[in-house]
Amino acid sequence: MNAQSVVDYAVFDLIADALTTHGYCILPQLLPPALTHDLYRRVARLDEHNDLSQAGIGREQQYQLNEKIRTDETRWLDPSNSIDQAYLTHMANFRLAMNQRLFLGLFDYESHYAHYPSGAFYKRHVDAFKGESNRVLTTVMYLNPFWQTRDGGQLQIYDINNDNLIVSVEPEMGTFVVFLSEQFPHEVLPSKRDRYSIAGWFRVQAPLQAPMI
Ligand SMILES: O=C(O)CCC(=O)C(=O)O
Ligand SMILES: [Fe+2]
Repeated sequence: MNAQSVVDYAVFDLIADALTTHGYCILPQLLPPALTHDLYRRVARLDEHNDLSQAGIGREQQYQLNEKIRTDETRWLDPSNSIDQAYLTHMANFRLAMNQRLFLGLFDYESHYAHYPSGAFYKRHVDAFKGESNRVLTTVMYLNPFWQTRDGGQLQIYDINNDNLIVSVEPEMGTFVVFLSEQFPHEVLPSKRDRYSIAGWFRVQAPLQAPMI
């Protein structure tokens, strides 16, 4: 085992422990800084070229509803892009590491870039409802150099049992958040400057339909 993989193992142990004990984990840095920087440049360029689109856009009525809840713009990662693929490779290692330690049976990972323009928000929600979704773990990777508290855009994570605020996360470059998708209502406070991130979900395979008797 080389020095880097010893470090990775220690970090994966720490994350698995935090998920078991608290259900969430916040790390100031998970990925190599050079990759974080490449991801930042890639999402900033996608934004510059208008290659992100209104999140959850659907039929007119649905769109209006969405607009009250979230006003970010997103784009799914593209495995044929080398930078996206580098991120997805890290997440594949993460998935295997969590499966080994926590027996979660995570099967795949879906993720999108997100851009919150100035004024954008995502109201309080849960990413998965018990028994209704195959999303098990939510991840968010932030891509914003020099974020200041006055810039807003904090991720607020709440206690599902009593609505208390558990933690407020600054979306600072390199910060990585992971939490149990069904367990934590959360919201993105209105951002006062462009806010970039990658949101992702580890999923289990959809249960087989019950056999007809
Ligand atoms: O960007 C964040 O901090 C969280 C985004 C989020 O909650 C989501 O996309 O479901
Ligand atoms: Fe969410």
